[in-house]
Amino acid sequence: MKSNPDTVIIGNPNSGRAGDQDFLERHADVLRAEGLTVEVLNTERPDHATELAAAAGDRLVVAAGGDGTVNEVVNGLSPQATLGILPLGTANVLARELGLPLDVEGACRRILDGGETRVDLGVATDADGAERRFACMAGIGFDAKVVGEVSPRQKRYLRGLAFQVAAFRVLFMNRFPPVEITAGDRSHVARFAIIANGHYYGGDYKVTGPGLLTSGRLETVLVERVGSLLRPDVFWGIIFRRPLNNKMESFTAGEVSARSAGAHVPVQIDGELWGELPMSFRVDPAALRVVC
Ligand SMILES: Nc1ncnc2c1ncn2[C@@H]1O[C@H](COP(=O)(O)OP(=O)(O)OP(=O)(O)O)[C@@H](O)[C@H]1O
Repeated sequence: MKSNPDTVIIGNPNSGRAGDQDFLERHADVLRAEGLTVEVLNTERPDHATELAAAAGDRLVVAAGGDGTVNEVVNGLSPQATLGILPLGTANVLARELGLPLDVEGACRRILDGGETRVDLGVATDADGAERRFACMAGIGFDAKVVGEVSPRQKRYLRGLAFQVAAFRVLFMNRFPPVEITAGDRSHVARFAIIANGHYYGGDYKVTGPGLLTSGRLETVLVERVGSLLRPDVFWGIIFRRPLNNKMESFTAGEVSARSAGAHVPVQIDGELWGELPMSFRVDPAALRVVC
């Protein structure tokens, strides 16, 4: 291996289909056989992938894990670096969004043979001014509570089912305070909102139609009452992968802010909890260079 490998794989050994160090080394060997010099780094704790990506410089940085690991890498990546993805998670939303193969062998080949494109990123800013970039979506209220209910162990053994079971539990056992969502001079009240940078959600469920990832806009879908997700037309629409914005009020904007008077309303970013309201969200157009 050269002293400065041109590719770094940052892997989360705990994500869905990840194995041990050898698992990633075997796939690194596929890349090495085609002439890439590859360094494999396994994360040791949450947020470690952000530190490793920041130290990787302007190289090809391959995130091997689920959307949580991809998000951590995106939050450390130099603007000149390129992101590659080996999808090993439960939902692999960004990989789907980019049309990448979801099997590791196919994803490796795409890293070797694929092109590069630029896609938008969302940026969430909390009340203290801390920022978090997101590739797929932010969720306010209901889905953030669901994310908070699912343990890594449940995700590992039940995969997508863990979220479905938790979603019913959260829906029936919680009250959802109203949230005020503002974009420009328009204000809306909802009890659950999704602020989407891409059109897939939680796997291959759809928030909106394709093309959002490169549109320079975020799509906000407002759910006025969380119980309306059980309305037969909405529920079956979700199950049959129809875009949720067909049934719910939604709008596109470059910037959105959300607050809730007096209540603690959690926010999830790319499937991981990240603080609570008030928070603002903006799009950073074409901010991420990625293998596609
Ligand atoms: N070595 C580690 N030990 C414990 N947790 C880790 C480690 N590395 C990363 N994590 C945390 O695990 C979380 C989940 O990781 P990731 O998204 O890759 O897998 P997943 O949960 O199986 O997939 P998905 O996001 O598709 O559900 C990340 O937010 C990250 O903070």
